[in-house]
Amino acid sequence: MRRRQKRIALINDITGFGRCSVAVELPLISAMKIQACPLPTAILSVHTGFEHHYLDDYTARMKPYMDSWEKNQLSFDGICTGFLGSVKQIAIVEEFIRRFKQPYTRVMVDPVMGDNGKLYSSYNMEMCAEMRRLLAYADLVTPNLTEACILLDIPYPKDGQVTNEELEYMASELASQGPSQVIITGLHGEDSLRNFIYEAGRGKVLTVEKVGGDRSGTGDAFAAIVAGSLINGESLEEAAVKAAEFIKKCLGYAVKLDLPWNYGLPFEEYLRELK
Ligand SMILES: Nc1ncnc2c1ncn2[C@@H]1O[C@H](COP(=O)(O)OP(=O)(O)O)[C@@H](O)[C@H]1O
Ligand SMILES: Cc1ncc(COP(=O)(O)O)c(C=O)c1O
Repeated sequence: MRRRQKRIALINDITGFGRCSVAVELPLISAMKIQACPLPTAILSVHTGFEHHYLDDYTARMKPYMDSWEKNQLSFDGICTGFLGSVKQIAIVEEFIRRFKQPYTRVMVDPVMGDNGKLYSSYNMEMCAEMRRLLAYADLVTPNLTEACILLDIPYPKDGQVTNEELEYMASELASQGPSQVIITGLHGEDSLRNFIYEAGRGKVLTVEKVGGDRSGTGDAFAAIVAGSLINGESLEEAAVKAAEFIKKCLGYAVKLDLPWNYGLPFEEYLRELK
């Protein structure tokens, strides 16, 4: 059989400035020697963390776009979904997975819906319910704590503090809805941050030093590096550690540059170190 490079479809927005979504995922995944193929959900001038953004919704164009991919008989080793703009888009993603998922395709859902206990302004409860349906198709899901609570329909804990036992319970409940691998990301402590990984009935806490404050695009960078590592055959733990350490390094450089939070991660500086 003809050998080819591994290939990941990225269903996410394309944003010109601010280093988020496809603009982050594509270079990181390419650096990991995997072909990255975007299916845009929207095109933005800057991300929504800027005061003035221009947004061109791509919903109506997503179907003909994927029809063309199907007619060209394209297939993917991975499908990564990210920021979705409407109930209709979530249904399109579901259709995409049904049409393109092969037995060897790994579906990785980053359920971008909210942070710090609050839904993003573009989200509503109907979209959250639809996002829950995507779990059934996912092999991996990477929510932050807010998103994990929304997916499980449980209240966000006071001050965002959770015990490892509570995380284990949440991750196992998420896994029971479909994904065999779960990472609950960005659990903030005083000077450190936890990522909780879960698979085959077992959870593990990974701790990373906290550098600077919140910064846009960290979730996208995390999802992209984890996806690339898994497609390259690394373990869930190796993938999560690689992502967290790379992001930490970029955050250190952002602090050094005194980069505004919404300019994202200056990942270009370390791109060649990502293997
Ligand atoms: N201040 C920080 N210091 C160190 N690592 C961070 C920091 N912020 C984010 N990260 C890393 O990036 C990952 C994703 O960030 P997170 O805030 O959870 O994403 P999201 O944007 O999806 O909420 C975290 O799990 C962590 O590994
Ligand atoms: C359109 C869009 N996509 C992606 C992101 C980045 O999300 P994250 O910081 O979770 O990686 C944002 C953040 O504001 C956004 O507005």
